[in-house]
Order: sequence, then structure tokens, then C-alpha cells
Amino acid sequence: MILTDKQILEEIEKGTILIEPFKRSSLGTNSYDVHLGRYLATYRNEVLDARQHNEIDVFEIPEEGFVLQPNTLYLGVTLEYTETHAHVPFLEGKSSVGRLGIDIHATAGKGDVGFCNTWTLEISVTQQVRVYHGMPIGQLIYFEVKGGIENYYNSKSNAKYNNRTTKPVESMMWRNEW
Ligand SMILES: Nc1ccn([C@H]2C[C@H](O)[C@@H](COP(=O)(O)OP(=O)(O)OP(=O)(O)O)O2)c(=O)n1
Repeated sequence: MILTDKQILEEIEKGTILIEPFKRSSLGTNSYDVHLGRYLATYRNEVLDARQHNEIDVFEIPEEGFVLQPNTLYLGVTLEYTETHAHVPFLEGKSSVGRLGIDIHATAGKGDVGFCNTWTLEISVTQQVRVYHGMPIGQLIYFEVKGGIENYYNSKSNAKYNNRTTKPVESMMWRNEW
């Protein structure tokens, strides 16, 4: 089941959901709008290697915006820092963003119970499009969980994306054991 606006507010009151900064106007019927943070990043190498640490170059979106190019993977970040202690948060697109040909995640929309951080966005575009920091970029929806949890994301020793940051975080696949 997906949390409604009233339930999201109740969970915020209880402290099981944190969204920072929080604006009442960003709360939808059953979602919360997140915004594009100040930084974008691209991978330094053209050929990525799933076994290696692929380094990124981070840059700031200027006030006049930045034109995203097709055929380039950009990592973005939400302005919002979130904590979700008792639900499964999902990052979803927004129709108005999709209609500009902007994808905000590449297969990975799910968060984990215990995830505490800004969200990294895997951005790709169909045609050139200028984006601005602070623009609405996606929405979070929250699912109720069934059953107890043994291994919260924020206490998992192998949780790779829980170090608080305002910048996009590159793939940490190289830390997986396989
Ligand atoms: N577009 C996304 C999707 C998820 N996350 C965050 C929320 C998740 O709780 C965390 C880890 O996501 P996954 O479980 O999909 O990633 P991995 O399985 O690769 O990482 P880990 O091994 O740390 O679970 O990353 C994110 O910042 N941006």
C-alpha cells in the first residue's frame, strides 16, 4: 500500500520519514516532489568498467541552467536529503519531466528501509534540454512493508550509498563481491 499525503505527514511527525528541506506545497495526493540539486556529474572515461571504480567529474549547474545532451549519462542529485526508517521509498519520474524527454533513473527506482541520503539520479535525455537547479525533477512514493526487518540499510555494513552528501554518487559496483 502506498502512503497518502495525510499518512506521509503523520510519518514525518513520528520521525519515521524525514524530508529536508520540506515544503507543504511539494506534497501531492500520495507522493512528495523532489527537486534537482546543484550538482551534476559525468563519468571521466568513455568506456566504463563494471569491475573498476569509474571516477566522475562533478560540476555545478549555473544559474542560467545547463543544457543536457543526448547519448550522455549524467548523474544528478536531489536537493532533498531523506530518511526512511519504516517504509520502502521509491523514486519515480514526473510526467512533466518525462514529457521533456528526461529520464531520471536507469532501472533503479527503489530505495531501502533505512536509506538515509540524498538520491542520486541517473539522467538521460532524448533531445537537448536545459535544466535548472531547484526544478521539480521527480517524486517519492512510500510503500508499507510486510514483516520484520533484520538488516536495515543504514546498519548494513555493505550499504554503499548511505554516506550523506549533496553531490551525485557514482556506481560502487566495484565494491560488490561477485
Ligand atoms: N536512483 C536511485 C535509486 C536508489 N538510490 C538509493 C536508495 C537505495 O536505498 C540505495 C541503494 O539502491 P539499490 O539497493 O538499488 O543499490 P545496490 O543494490 O546497487 O546497492 P547496495 O548494495 O548498497 O544495496 O540507493 C538512489 O540514490 N538513487
